[in-house]
Amino acid sequence: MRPRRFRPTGPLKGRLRVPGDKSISHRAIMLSALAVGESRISGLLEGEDVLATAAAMRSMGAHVERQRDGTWVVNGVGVGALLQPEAPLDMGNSGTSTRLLMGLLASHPLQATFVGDASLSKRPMGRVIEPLSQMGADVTASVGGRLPLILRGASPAVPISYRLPVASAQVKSAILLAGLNTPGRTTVIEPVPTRDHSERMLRGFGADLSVDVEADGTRVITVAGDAELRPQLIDVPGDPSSAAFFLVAGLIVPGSDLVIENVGLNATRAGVIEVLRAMGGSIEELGRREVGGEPVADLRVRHSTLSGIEVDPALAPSMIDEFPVLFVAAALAQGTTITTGLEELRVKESDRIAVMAAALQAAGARVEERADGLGIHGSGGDLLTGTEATVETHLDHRIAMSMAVAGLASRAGVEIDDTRPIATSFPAFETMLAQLAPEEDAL
Ligand SMILES: O=C(O)C1=C[C@@H](OP(=O)(O)O)[C@@H](O)[C@H](O)C1
Ligand SMILES: C=C(OP(=O)(O)O)C(=O)O
Repeated sequence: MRPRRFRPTGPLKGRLRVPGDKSISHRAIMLSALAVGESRISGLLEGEDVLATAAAMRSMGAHVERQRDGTWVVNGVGVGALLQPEAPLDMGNSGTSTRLLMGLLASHPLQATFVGDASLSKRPMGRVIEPLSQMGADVTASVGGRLPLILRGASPAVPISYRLPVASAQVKSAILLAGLNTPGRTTVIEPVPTRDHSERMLRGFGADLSVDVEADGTRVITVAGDAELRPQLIDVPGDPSSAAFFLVAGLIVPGSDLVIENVGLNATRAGVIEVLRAMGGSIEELGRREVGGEPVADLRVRHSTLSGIEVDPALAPSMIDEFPVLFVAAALAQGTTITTGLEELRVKESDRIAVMAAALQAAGARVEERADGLGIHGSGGDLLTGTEATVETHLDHRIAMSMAVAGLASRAGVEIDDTRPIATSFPAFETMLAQLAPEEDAL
């Protein structure tokens, strides 16, 4: 464990560049490993979660290497040609690696054991086991459909048409990836849109993929099997989920004025910006452009007086990982913020509803926990008291970074039990924070 107290700071000023998008980075490695020939990836997130994906693809025959200049070069094996891994696939803390790779392997004639850390081993895999079993894969999981599990892929797999019972890009992607090596057409019906990086990237790699949007907004996504993927040059845009910590920090620390460069603004990911603006946050887009087929801009954020709001539950999928840090913004706002429809937060790296309720209460915020969200009575812009005891982060990087941000806007600081999980998605977080925001003691 690596505990640390995050102390109040002076204004956050300057420019920063957040690391590459985690979702796109996982998919860049996986799809490159399935293309025949050499793909080159720049801006890849070198966080532990993505490194777990890279190691898994290597163990199944792909050549995945980092060059000195930071470019990743992947020589893929071709769809259908992954090799049997010799050792269990260690997914670490990463739900995305686990669920997407289960999908990929489900239509390959392989057997693989998936293992993960204590947090990942509590997370439900039934949501992917169910459709992948329909496709012919055979999965023996631990009690409750959890890791460790053994997956035996089907050859040939059976194409299915599957309506998603939960709004999950991971489940959608698992089925589409399985569909690549399945004869015929595999369809996912998505009543509530979730992040669409898999669809965009599969098309970019040359897969035959169609998306039809029905009158009520339901998306019907179909991928053709026996796919041949072509190697690509990929430039990964900055991760909006990582940017969110600095957006909120800039909004709540008095006097702050920051520019966060190169932030991905795909509409299926940008809900937090909409909500923070609706709360009164000053967030300005500078130089909108395209990077790697995704909309990107630099974001200028300035300290703002925030007001509590009712967050539309329909926005949840477009900001699902940003709720912990949104709760911190709400704790500093004027008035009450109500969030609903967030049951999915209970099955992330930790139960993010319960864990954030406890952490914010420990830091002096007034919070009510409900089954599907939090009600938060803001401080009206006053600093939080901060924590006496240590906040438990339960191996959850987003809890750790959210409470670090809360510490910046507190009197006594916030002590968290373990900073190590931050490296799963944002290894440079603490260094960047230190550069922008000297602690008050040091001013
Ligand atoms: O597809 C992805 O890359 C992700 C999808 C989301 O998970 P769910 O599909 O479980 O909602 C998100 O929370 C996760 O961080 C990344
Ligand atoms: C939920 C997350 O990731 P994963 O599901 O990949 O562990 C996250 O990064 O917040």
